[in-house]
Amino acid sequence: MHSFLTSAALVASATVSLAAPHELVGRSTFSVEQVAAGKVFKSGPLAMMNTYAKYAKAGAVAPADVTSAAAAAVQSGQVAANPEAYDESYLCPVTVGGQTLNLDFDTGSADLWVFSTLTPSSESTGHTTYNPSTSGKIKSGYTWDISYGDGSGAAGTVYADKVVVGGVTATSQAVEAATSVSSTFTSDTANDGLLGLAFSTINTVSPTKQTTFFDTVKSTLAKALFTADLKKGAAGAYDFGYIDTSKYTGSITYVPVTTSNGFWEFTAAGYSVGTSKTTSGSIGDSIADTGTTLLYLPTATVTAYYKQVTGAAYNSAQGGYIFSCSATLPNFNVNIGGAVYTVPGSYINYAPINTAGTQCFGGIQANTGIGFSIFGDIFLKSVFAVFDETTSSPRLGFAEQ
Ligand SMILES: C[C@@H](SC(=N)N)c1ccc(Cl)cc1
Repeated sequence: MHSFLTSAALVASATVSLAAPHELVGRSTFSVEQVAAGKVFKSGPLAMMNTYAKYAKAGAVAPADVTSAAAAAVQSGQVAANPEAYDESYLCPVTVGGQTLNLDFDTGSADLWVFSTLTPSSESTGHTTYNPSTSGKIKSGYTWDISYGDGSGAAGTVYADKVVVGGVTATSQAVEAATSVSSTFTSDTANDGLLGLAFSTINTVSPTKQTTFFDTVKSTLAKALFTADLKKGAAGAYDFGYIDTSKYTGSITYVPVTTSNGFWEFTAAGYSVGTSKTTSGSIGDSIADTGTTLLYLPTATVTAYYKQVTGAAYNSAQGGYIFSCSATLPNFNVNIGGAVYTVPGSYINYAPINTAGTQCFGGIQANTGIGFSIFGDIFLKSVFAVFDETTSSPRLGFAEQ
């Protein structure tokens, strides 16, 4: 995928509350509350568990068969995140209408789009394509069109089909089949499309926005969250519905998220360069973005970092800071929610830019023109990240890996 993806387009139940009669023995009254049909549970047992939970304080206890039935209806799962060269992006196997495609999970966008049999062969050669005719149900008149800041983009039509990620199933997920893709997508033949994990408010489907995979399955997950455990040069994983405590050390620190721009947007505090963990300054408004390769920070922060790298300089032809590939890079430490996370210096030696392999491109670059900082894969592969909607407002959690 691209050094970074931006998107012009993106910068983007009838629950009947009923306590079981046997629970009410000896009680004089009970109420049946009919609520608007807006909240429709996908699973009866889950709906009942919701009711028992609601009246737990009044002594309601779910019968074992309801509990076990609900347990059966609750989903969770894990999918591998396989790095492309230089960890440019991480691709995950997803079955779409029974066909397995390798998709880039992107917490910075909200469209699930795939190369398809509708994509001209001149643009899809080398890719695995989704064939909607197998089990897809067309959403007539629905279209999508996404564009990213690096000039890449894709567009197409929309189907409803079964999508499975690590065993977690969305029985009728909006699958955006590409009828055209730009050259950078065509040339990355390992990438068969994107699975957006930002907030559905920035989905590009018209005339009606569609939900992301996470939003589609969220109410059926054991916990309404997913985690990202990306690694440098090795397979990591996305987990849906649970937190695997073996994947991190210490504790998870949570910070509030603002969703007004559709991103997992948070505030990063001070930073330091090198071994000192005493941070100062303030990075400010930031997003956690698995779909962006690098770490984009305020110019003052970036200048301060590369001041500690002998020979590093901004190269306008390359569009970023470069340095000798033999340079020793200092760690980058950042304070988020009062905890300090370290990006090892070696992670910031991103990749060679010349065939001789003597000049290298920095993993930290300036956020000039973006409007916020982007904590992309350079940062995310240094931590364990929790994208959490279990509480009244979304939050991000980070822990040391
Ligand atoms: C959220 C990412 S794009 C993505 N991860 N799909 C982004 C947005 C805006 C700019 Cl300017 C640059 C990058």
